[in-house]
Amino acid sequence: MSGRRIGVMGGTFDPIHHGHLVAASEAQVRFALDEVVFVPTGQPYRKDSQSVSPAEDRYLMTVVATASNPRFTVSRVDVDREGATYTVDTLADLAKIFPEDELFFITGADALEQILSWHRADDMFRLAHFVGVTRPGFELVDDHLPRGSVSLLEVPAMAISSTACRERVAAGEPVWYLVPDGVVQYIAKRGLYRPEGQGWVLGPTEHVASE
Ligand SMILES: Nc1ncnc2c1ncn2[C@@H]1O[C@H](COP(=O)(O)OP(=O)(O)OP(=O)(O)O)[C@@H](O)[C@H]1O
Ligand SMILES: O=C(O)c1ccc[n+]([C@@H]2O[C@H](COP(=O)([O-])O)[C@@H](O)[C@H]2O)c1
Repeated sequence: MSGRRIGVMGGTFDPIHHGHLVAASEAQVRFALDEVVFVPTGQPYRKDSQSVSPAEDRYLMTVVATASNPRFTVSRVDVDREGATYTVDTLADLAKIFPEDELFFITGADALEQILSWHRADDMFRLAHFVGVTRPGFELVDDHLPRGSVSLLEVPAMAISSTACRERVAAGEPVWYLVPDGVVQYIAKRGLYRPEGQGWVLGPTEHVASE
C-alpha cells in the first residue's frame, strides 16, 4: 500500500503507560494516521543506562500494551541497532521500511522542549513531520522550532510517568489502571523495578515471587 500516513511513537517505555497510549491514539485519530508504530529505544543515551530495564523487557511490554489495537504496531529498529538511539536513525530506518509513506513523529511537550538539542536535528526534521502533544506539568510550545515542521495537539491529560510507575512498584504500591493490565502482570512476572529478592504484590491477595 502506498501513500499512507504512519505515526511514530518513540520512547523508552520503562514501562509503557496509559499516557503514551492515549497520546498515540489521539494523534492517530486527529491526523488520520493509518498506523502508529511504537518504537522502544535501544540505548536511550540521555537516561542513566544502569537504571534502564533491558530493551527486550521494554519491547515486550510495548507489544503487550498495544496488541489489542489494530492500528498499533511495534518496531524493533531501535532495539536491534547497536549503540546510542538517535531519532534521526529511527526515522531513516522507518523511511526504508515505509518508502512511499509520510511519517509523523509523536512527542510529548517535555521532549519537544529539548528537541533542537537532539542528534542531527536538522536532518530529523526533513524525515518526518512532528506532532507535539500536551503533557501535564509541561508547556507545549513550538516557537523555537522550524516553521511548518511541527503541529501541536491537545490530548486528554494523563498525569502519569514511567518514573512514577517504577517508584510505585519499588514501594510495593499498585500500578493497576496506570499501565495496561498485561503490563502489570509482565512487571510482576519478570520482577521488574522491585528491590532484589523482594516478593511481588500483584493484587490485594495474590503474591508472585520475584525470579
Ligand atoms: N503522560 C504523558 N502524556 C503525554 N505524553 C507523554 C506522557 N508520558 C510520556 N509522554 C511522551 O512519550 C514519549 C516517551 O516517553 P518516555 O518513555 O520517556 O516516558 P516517561 O513517562 O517520560 O518516562 P520517564 O519518567 O522514565 O522519563 C515522550 O515523547 C514523552 O514526552
Ligand atoms: O535523537 C536524539 O538525540 C534523542 C534524544 C532524546 C530522546 N530521543 C527520542 O525521544 C523519544 C523519547 O525519549 P525518552 O528518552 O524521553 O524516552 C525516544 O524515541 C528517543 O529515542 C532522541
